[in-house]
Amino acid sequence: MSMHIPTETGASDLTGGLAAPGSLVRRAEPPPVKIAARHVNFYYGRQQALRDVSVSIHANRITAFIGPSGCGKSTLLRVFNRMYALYPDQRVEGEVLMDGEDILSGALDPVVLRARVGMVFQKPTPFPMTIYDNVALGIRLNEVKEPTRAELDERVEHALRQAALWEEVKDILGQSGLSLSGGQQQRLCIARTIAVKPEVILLDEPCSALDPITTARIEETMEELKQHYTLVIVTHNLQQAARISDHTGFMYLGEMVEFAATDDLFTKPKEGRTKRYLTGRFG
Ligand SMILES: Nc1ncnc2c1ncn2[C@@H]1O[C@H](COP(=O)(O)OP(=O)(O)OP(=O)(O)O)[C@@H](O)[C@H]1O
Repeated sequence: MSMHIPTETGASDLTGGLAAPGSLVRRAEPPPVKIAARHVNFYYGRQQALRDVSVSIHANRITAFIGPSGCGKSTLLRVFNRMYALYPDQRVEGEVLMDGEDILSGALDPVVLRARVGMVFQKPTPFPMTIYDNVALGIRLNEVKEPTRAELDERVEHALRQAALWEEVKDILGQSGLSLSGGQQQRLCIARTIAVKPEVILLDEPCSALDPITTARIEETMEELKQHYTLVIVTHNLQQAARISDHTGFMYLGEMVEFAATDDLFTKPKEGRTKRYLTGRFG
């Protein structure tokens, strides 16, 4: 389980309370809130899938959403990059601020938003093209000025390194992305997402199709990525949420029942429904 800086939850200072009152010991700055959802309701036609959800996602942290099937985890992720807007009968109410700017208002171009808020899906979905082009395509599409070949090479390598895939593919960049193993394909999808320089990466059950060793590899990659990005993951795997996330939200029937520092949520949940879910009594 990852370490938590107590001040992030407002509990105490970094000295563990040993500093004399008024001493000049530096307190850790809490990371800024990257995404703030406020009173979000979401509807698929007449069916309400999110109910008055408010949550703050901190920059350079991993936030996990857990909860039984159908509780609204994926829906919440899709709100964060306005993916729902592609479907006419899906509608949202409330406010989602990214760096203080309302991303639901429609003022922000969805293409720009989706470059800033990238998404990795459950099933690895490389494009049927070379490993190199899988990563280069997004860069080409998102840059106003066509990058030179040298710039493109550099960006592709950088993204593949950040996704912890470079060493495995550097000699086979011209090979199809589909020729890679499932775990490699998922890291290729992560590289493709990173390549367009997002600020936030949403991961919707990214390891559910992967074996434990490959899952561990992706988890290590996520730990490294959080130095540069804000990560939000939906997972059915409670151990995974406990291992890698800094904050966890437990959702049930469209509500955010409890949101807390991961250690606190797993070791001393406040809500009865969270306790029952964590102890396997439902879900
Ligand atoms: N395209 C859709 N049209 C209608 N209802 C939908 C649609 N997608 C999801 N829902 C409903 O919205 C609710 C929330 O679904 P969502 O996929 O967000 O849950 P989830 O917690 O991610 O589930 P899972 O863990 O099974 O992926 C569910 O009741 C689901 O049936």
